[in-house]
Amino acid sequence: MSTIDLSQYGIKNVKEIIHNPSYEQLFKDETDPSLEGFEKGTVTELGAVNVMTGVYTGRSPKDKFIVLDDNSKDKVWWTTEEYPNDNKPVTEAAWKEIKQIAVNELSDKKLYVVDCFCGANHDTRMAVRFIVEVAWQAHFVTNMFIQPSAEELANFKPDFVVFNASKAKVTNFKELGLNSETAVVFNTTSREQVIINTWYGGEMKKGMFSMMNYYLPQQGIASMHCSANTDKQGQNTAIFFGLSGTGKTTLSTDPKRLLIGDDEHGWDDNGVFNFEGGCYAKVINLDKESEPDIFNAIRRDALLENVTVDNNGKIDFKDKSVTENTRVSYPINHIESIVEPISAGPAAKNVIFLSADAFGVLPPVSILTPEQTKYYFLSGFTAKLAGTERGITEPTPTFSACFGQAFLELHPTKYAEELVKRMQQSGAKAYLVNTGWNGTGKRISIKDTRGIIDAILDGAILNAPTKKLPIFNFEVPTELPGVDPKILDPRDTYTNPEEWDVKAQDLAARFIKNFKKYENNPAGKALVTAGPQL
Ligand SMILES: Nc1ncnc2c1ncn2[C@@H]1O[C@H](COP(=O)(O)OP(=O)(O)O)[C@@H](O)[C@H]1O
Ligand SMILES: C=C(OP(=O)(O)O)C(=O)O
Ligand SMILES: [Mn+2]
Repeated sequence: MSTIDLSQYGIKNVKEIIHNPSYEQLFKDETDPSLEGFEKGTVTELGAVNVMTGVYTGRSPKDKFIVLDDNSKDKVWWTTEEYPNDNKPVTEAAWKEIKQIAVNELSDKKLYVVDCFCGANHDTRMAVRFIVEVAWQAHFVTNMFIQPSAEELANFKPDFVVFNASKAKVTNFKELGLNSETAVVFNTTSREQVIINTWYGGEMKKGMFSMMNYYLPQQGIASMHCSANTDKQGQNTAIFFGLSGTGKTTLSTDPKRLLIGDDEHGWDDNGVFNFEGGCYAKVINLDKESEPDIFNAIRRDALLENVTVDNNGKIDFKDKSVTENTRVSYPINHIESIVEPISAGPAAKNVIFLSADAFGVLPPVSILTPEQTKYYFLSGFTAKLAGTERGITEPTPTFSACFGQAFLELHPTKYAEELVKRMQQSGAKAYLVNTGWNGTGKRISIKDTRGIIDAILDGAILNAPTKKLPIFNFEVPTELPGVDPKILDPRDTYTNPEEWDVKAQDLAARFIKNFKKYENNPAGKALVTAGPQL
């Protein structure tokens, strides 16, 4: 019997609490034949269960809000006209009502409570309690977060509580100052998150990432939207920043190296550490031959989302009729080559910015100067790929500060400051890698990108001949082992190289315009010369 008392949160008449269910119980519950609608899981040929997440198959940043109170008011990077972002304020009075909607939804129910950690570092980890009513949601957070030992569970005291009321709706959203019947609301003072009317698991995962992004930099720790891996000796750490779909998971999963984590990391005096206990890979067009490690991670205990499965359990990874953002979550130990037992490595030596350039202008790899590193990190130019955010249906160019603007709770310059501080300490080098398009109109191949990453990580790029690309002033290698030399200068990928010039000037102008918002202080202004020049 569970000893958890949910009445402390106002949740009443709980019928049954299933506390930190085992995988076996999760499997049994999520495939229970009496389940209906989006609660129902389907067993697939690979042993993993697939679920449908309903109307929301990606995050909904327009529905994200933070409670404005005495504590948060001067800390949070609130949206402004000058620099719009997703941190919209909501009043304390509205919060009370929103939380009450969640509490009402969760009352009189059988509930799952999953207690887990966010952050591999014991000193700074956040003990998170998820309260959910859907079995597969409990499975999702069990996969994604760090599971406590029996002893840790017995002494568990949550630092943060998430109320997932995905079946509820906010009918009076206008009155409360919200955007729709859907709400993803954070209270940084009471340390709570409420989720209403979206079943997408990413709101819980990226929600806690947003909170780490709020608390850690205030303690002088870098908090980063990046994947991380290290060499087989656990010495040569690399981090890969990138917005969703740019290749963090794909490229960090590398049998030649040990995976630290695929999405969210901190960097403190001890080095780089994962926030999570699992991975969340995109599976659209997943191919067994080209991505065997991710493919093999899809087995019993992994949880597929929004994938098309026929009556015999056969999966069609090519089908994007529900969404292009089809996913699988799995505990990190489904990948063979990982750092164990704690997902951490020493300070990074290589920092890679993954940018999926939909314009086809950026070279597949550029060697950045320290000033360019700051400029391109703050700019965060990339594309939003289809599906991860509501309303995005095709690759959409965007400037997403620090390659994760939707998750930043403090001003972007704070993240840049913490990253640069750590990079200077370790002497790390930075590279900008375009995993998007070039003049062929196609996306750069995973094979070529992997060749580029190998050349960065084994140091071959440091001995490669290079040239300077005009307008952007990027230093680019002209040959690299295992990479088609004809793609290294993006101009060579155009039938008519002048086309590149026109597009490059257009993109440069976008960079310059975007960077204006950082120019109101001397440090920002000084970086302008590191950006593209017209
Ligand atoms: N050159 C490339 N580099 C990395 N990924 C690529 C490339 N070309 C296509 N892709 C595809 O893009 C997607 C990258 O997704 P993923 O690695 O999950 O991104 P993230 O973890 O950053 O959200 C995968 O579906 C992958 O197959
Ligand atoms: C899960 C998400 O992102 P990523 O693809 O970076 O894991 C997301 O943006 O909802
Ligand atoms: Mn990922």
